[in-house]
Amino acid sequence: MDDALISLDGVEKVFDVRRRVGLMRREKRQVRAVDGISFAVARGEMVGYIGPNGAGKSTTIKMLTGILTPSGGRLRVAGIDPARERVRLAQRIGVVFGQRTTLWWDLPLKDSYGLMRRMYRVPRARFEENLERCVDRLDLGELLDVPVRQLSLGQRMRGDIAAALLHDPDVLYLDEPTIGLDVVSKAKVRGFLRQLNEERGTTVLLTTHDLQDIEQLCERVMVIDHGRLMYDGALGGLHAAGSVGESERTLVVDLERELGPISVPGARVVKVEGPRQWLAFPAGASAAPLVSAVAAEYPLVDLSVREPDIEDVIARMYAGRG
Ligand SMILES: Nc1ncnc2c1ncn2[C@@H]1O[C@H](COP(=O)(O)OP(=O)(O)OP(=O)(O)O)[C@@H](O)[C@H]1O
Repeated sequence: MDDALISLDGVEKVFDVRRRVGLMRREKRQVRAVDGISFAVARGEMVGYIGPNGAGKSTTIKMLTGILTPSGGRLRVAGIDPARERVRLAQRIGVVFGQRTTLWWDLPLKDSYGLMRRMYRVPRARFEENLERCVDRLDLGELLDVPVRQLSLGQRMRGDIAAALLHDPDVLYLDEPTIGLDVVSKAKVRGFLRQLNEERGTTVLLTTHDLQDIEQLCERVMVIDHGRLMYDGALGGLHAAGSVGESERTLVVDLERELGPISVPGARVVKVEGPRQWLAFPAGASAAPLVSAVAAEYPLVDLSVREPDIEDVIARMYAGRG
């Protein structure tokens, strides 16, 4: 835990909310947005932090930046208690919120960067070097003189990511960095983040509803729901039967002709479309005996095995524990 760049130990955040009930009465209620979360992220890791709406992701990130003070537990980022030393922490972290910009709306991109250099007191040589790298890798050259309000969403997002990195942070928090972007912009942003992590060892905590972000960038994923950590481990492990109930794979079989649902021990037909049939079987089981059984009994033309879709797996996980 001690060499971790980010560490949380039993962290809680409780909000008091007042709700008007009828004309005069107000009811006080507590929302446990984060309900005793512990995890550690080592330097250089790139971790996905996912969960359904209202799970507590943003509240966690806000505590990690020092915007919110935890109601309980212990939290450290680069050895700093964020709520107590928010300004000192700001030198060590970069934050990108996909839905908001930290750039000045009316200023050309490069003027925003100049202001940030002064805010973060970045030495000029280091600033120039970081800016040059970001401009080159994020294709910002032609955009530096354009006011932020005239940028497309994808351009603005690239501008925001560069802004978060000009002071060389150890940790980058990304909240929905690819939201609303087209396929090309998403690929650019993901490619850049991968390179940043590989070359500079920047630690990244990524919150997203786009599971492709996670699949393409993170080896480790944490799943949060109702303020609690439900899963922390390898992305591949989410598929494992133990963690998600009855996760299944699918054998897709093309027959020579249309038949009624075929009968194969250890699998069940879940869909029939003309000569093609879909057979579900437990993710932990081998497909080989099923393939032999189908080939022995039926006029087989072709077949393939489909892994459970990560989105299905996670949807099932949310549903199972909700
Ligand atoms: N300032 C606040 N006051 C009261 N309740 C809050 C406050 N901020 C968040 N909450 C509540 O805490 C819970 C967690 O919210 P949070 O924004 O952390 O979720 P999230 O996982 O980021 O969701 P989303 O994916 O929708 O952004 C929700 O029930 C939310 O309504």
